[in-house]
Amino acid sequence: MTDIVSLESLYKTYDGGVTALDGVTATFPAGSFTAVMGPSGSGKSTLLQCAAGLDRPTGGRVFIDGAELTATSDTAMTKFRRTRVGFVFQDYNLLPALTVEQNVVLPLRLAGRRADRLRVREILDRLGLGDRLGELPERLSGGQRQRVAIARALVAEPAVIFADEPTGALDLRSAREVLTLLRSIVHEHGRTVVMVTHDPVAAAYADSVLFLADGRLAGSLRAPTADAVAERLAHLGDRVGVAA
Ligand SMILES: Nc1ncnc2c1ncn2[C@@H]1O[C@H](COP(=O)(O)OP(=O)(O)OP(=O)(O)O)[C@@H](O)[C@H]1O
Repeated sequence: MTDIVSLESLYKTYDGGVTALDGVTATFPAGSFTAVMGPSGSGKSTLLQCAAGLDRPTGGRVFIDGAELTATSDTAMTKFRRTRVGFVFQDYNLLPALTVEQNVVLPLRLAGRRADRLRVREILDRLGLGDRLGELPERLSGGQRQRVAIARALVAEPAVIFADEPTGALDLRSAREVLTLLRSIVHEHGRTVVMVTHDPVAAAYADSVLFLADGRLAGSLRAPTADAVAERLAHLGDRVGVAA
């Protein structure tokens, strides 16, 4: 299977000397849904930011869809990100003054591409937002806002969608809807999703889980169940606790 994202020996040391990534090598195949988990401070968000081209690693290489992201200038990286990478954040990151439809087409506009209105409407329909096109985000529930953010991530047909705690601000029911949606865009539409989460139940929606501890890979789990993930995490917590 083709790897859509490939991380080669990633290191990230922040100003001040904190090493957040300490040599992470991992691949994410096309059409897979991967959860990234680990104790607080283990480097999950840093991994996502570096993999998505939102930040630069201090060492190592990032490839997305065969192109080396780390070899490009900042401008080229931004351009690449706008066209090939989708991002879903915990707090949705919608612009409050723009309607649902305007928020969704914004990445295309920023990339200088014309929005195919029919396609945009098709995506919003599929996500159950077909009748909310002209609405402002403040009129929507958290789950609906996150679905707008997912639609926005999908319109540019990115090679991969990175999601950082996409259900962190949602109630149980909306969280389940968003996770089911993420799983369906992978399994029914062949997208690739990498999701950071703290929640073993959320991780169980993924095809596999990567565990991080102290900026290093600390194992993986295929076909995860919430119980199996929680048990692994508890052991990681122990290990980190012992090491500290
Ligand atoms: N901008 C920054 N400047 C300095 N240190 C940082 C910065 N961002 C993160 N760190 C540090 O890097 C380490 C990894 O942080 P990161 O946010 O990637 O972990 P995380 O696993 O996502 O944590 P959490 O689960 O709490 O969100 C931590 O020690 C954190 O304090």
